[in-house]
Amino acid sequence: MTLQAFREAARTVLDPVHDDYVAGGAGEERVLAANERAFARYSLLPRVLRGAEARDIAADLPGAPGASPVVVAPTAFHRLLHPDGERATARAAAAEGAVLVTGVASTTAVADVVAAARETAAEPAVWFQLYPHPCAEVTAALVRRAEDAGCSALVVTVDSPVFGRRTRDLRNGFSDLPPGYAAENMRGLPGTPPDVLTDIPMSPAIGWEEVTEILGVTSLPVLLKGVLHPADARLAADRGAAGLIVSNHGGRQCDAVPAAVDCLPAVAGAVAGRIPVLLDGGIRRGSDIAVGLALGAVAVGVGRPVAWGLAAGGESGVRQVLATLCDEYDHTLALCGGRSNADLTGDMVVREGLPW
Ligand SMILES: Cc1cc2nc3c(=O)[nH]c(=O)nc-3n(C[C@H](O)[C@H](O)[C@H](O)COP(=O)(O)O)c2cc1C
Ligand SMILES: CCCCC(=O)C(=O)O
Repeated sequence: MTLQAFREAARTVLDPVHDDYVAGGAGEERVLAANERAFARYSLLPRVLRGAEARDIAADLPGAPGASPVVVAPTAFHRLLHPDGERATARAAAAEGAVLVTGVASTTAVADVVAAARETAAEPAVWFQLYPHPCAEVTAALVRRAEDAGCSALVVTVDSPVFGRRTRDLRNGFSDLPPGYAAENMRGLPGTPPDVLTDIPMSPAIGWEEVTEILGVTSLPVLLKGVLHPADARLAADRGAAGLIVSNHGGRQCDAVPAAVDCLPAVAGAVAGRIPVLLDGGIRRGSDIAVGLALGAVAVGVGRPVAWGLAAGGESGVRQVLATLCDEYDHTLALCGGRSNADLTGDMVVREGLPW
């Protein structure tokens, strides 16, 4: 079994418009393709005879000590994919010890997502993703909702000053949620008309001040998601971010950026261990995780594979996706002579065309 099987299974059950929403990227989908293709250019250079029988793949993440190295990246609107929606994803992530990043674009309110996670684990780690809202009062209200629900970290997505041009969605005319579905976390926020529940504004006016404001209204760790440039990584560490997620939004924003994994070494080098760095985009097998961790990430996020697992098999489908990735990764770690994630070091990755 590989993750590709879940992708095929999802295709057979999803409304083709929703399938396109999940699978698609921005523009000509160059970055979408590049994210996955990039991993084929990296090889692992194993160490041998290191006695790696007992292995521990746990990762210490902000607000989530001892978590799975596979994080469920925030993806919108899970009830479009399966009737159990985010509740199923939450139960599955908690059962697998994986951080679930739920977010503002969830079709289930964050308090109900955390409650569902608690059905399968005593202390699940749920992080809350948001876009800085042009109105600080709305942002603060969202932060409070996440805190009250029991989230243990915030993820502020910074790669979306404007929404990406999603070619498939434009072609399909997919812009509004069907009746009966809403971005539940937007319900009843100050200044938000109750009938515009999918209106999650993104604003090019947002700057570091808004990030500083968020840091000022919460004591939760705040990670920034969507950083690619090493200079921004340094600024984020200077400004008090608790972590970074190197990500190009799964190729859904700017269709001319590098593959996410190709940006990781420079970002990890720029922060030099001051704050943890995560990677997402194109992770489809355990060896991709090993490459990401060897290049400086403490954990990786997966977006589409989880969505496909949910569509194909609800809670069980998501569990299988997460377990498959962890099993494959643990197997790769053993083959590389590693006992823990820290045993995968930069000298154990070779990039095609570059001397190591
Ligand atoms: C259907 C879908 C919805 C997404 N929704 C969000 C979102 O609401 N907020 C966010 O920060 N990123 C969102 N993303 C981006 C993911 O968090 C992540 O960066 C990306 O999916 C990683 O690439 P992968 O799908 O190749 O694993 C979404 C991605 C997909 C595919
Ligand atoms: C307003 C919802 C944002 C979802 C998103 O980020 C995506 O589709 O990539």
